[in-house]
Amino acid sequence: MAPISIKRILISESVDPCCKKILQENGIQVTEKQNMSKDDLIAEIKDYDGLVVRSATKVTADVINAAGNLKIIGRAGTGVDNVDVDAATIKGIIVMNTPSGNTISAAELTCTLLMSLSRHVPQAAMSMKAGNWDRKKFMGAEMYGKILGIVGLGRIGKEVASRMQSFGMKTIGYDPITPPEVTATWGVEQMSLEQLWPKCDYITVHTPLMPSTAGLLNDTSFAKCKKGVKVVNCARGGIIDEDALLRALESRQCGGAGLDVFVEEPPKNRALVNHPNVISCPHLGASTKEAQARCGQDIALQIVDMVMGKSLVGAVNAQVLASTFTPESHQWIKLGEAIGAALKSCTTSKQPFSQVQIITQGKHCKALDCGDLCQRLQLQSYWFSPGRSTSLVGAEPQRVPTAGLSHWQPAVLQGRGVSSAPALCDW
Ligand SMILES: NC(=O)C1=CN([C@@H]2O[C@H](COP(=O)(O)OP(=O)(O)OC[C@H]3O[C@@H](n4cnc5c(N)ncnc54)[C@H](O)[C@@H]3O)[C@@H](O)[C@H]2O)C=CC1
Ligand SMILES: O=C(O)C(=O)COP(=O)(O)O
Repeated sequence: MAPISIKRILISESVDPCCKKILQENGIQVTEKQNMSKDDLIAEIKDYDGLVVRSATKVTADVINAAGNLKIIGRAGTGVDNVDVDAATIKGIIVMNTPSGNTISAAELTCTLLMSLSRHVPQAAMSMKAGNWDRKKFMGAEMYGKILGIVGLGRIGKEVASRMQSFGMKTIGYDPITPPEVTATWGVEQMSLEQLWPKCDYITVHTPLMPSTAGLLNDTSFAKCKKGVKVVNCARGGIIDEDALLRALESRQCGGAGLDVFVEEPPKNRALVNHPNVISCPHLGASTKEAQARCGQDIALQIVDMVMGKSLVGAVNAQVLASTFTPESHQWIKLGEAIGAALKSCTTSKQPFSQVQIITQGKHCKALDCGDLCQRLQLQSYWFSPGRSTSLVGAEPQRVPTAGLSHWQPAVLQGRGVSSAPALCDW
């Protein structure tokens, strides 16, 4: 990738001091300003090439549009839902995160909430502080032998599974991307959500918040659960619908909830927080010294590497930003667009197809990953001759699975019609 000039960075939240130190050691001026209002941030951001945030800074389109020089938004953590990534992309700003730095901490807090729900530790501690000695009120249940449903089997879901298995829990789960044969190797049996809901004693969610995960647990899914199911959300507020959760707690369909995250943070509506069967934290999943040190260090090193043109690690929107590519890479973008054009015409064709032939020319063509393309198209074999012609052959006439094409987004899917594809491939 091409080097990118970053001279001044604003850190707008409490990020580990190692972040500032690494950036400064690499010649970048750093200003730390916390608790800025939106207007303060809009006024301030003009002067910076880079912004480093955690989850509290709302980097909205207004903020992005006010930022004349901004080239990088670094998220010292995982979720980038507080950043308007589309607005940043339109302005050519790279958005980068550090997705593995806080995995263990978030998994440990999830397990803490699961165990606190089983033994009412927070409520018992509060009762002791109030001067009581109540041994009947806090009767619990063992985790041993219970079924934990894990929705979202990515980094955190996996770590939660192994930890709760050590307590003798049976772990089942659902993830539309992580293959069942992979999760089986970590002891998680996958099944559909319809099959999962009625089996679970506990459910924990570990997905990003997006349209397909908003309200995953709602009135309908709670009704399908075992009466008294306990739920944990250490991912994002809204994956468990908050109103539905309150109704389920009141009807006792839900026996307890452990919540680290809320739709609105801090939550103005305190009904859930005040419910006796809810244990809650003020978004503490990543709040450990270790996680903060990793995320602070990772984001600083990633930015420094980017400035030096060494690598672009953790960028969530780089594939659509021409600024991040060397002139040589533009050829690959063209090739991506050409393949996208071919795929697009396959998806829109009314006729199933049995063979795709992509004709390429030139010395770079052998790097075209036909195995990957073949897999996306669910074709069984491919024939490839460097610099000449590539045939992807399916045993049966097939339709291109449009779901799989999401992996080719967005540059590749900006196809421009199959007729232009051969010309674009030819360089
Ligand atoms: N409370 C806190 O302080 C923290 C919260 N988080 C949040 O935890 C969540 C998970 O983080 P990671 O495990 O690192 O992410 P990840 O990207 O490794 O895993 C997310 C998984 O969700 C799956 N998924 C997507 N749509 C789904 C659906 N409809 N149903 C089921 N699964 C689906 C994905 O295939 C993926 O495997 C994120 O929302 C992140 O922001 C992360 C760190 C700290
Ligand atoms: O990394 C994430 O997704 C988190 O939710 C952690 O947020 P934080 O960095 O603690 O504001």
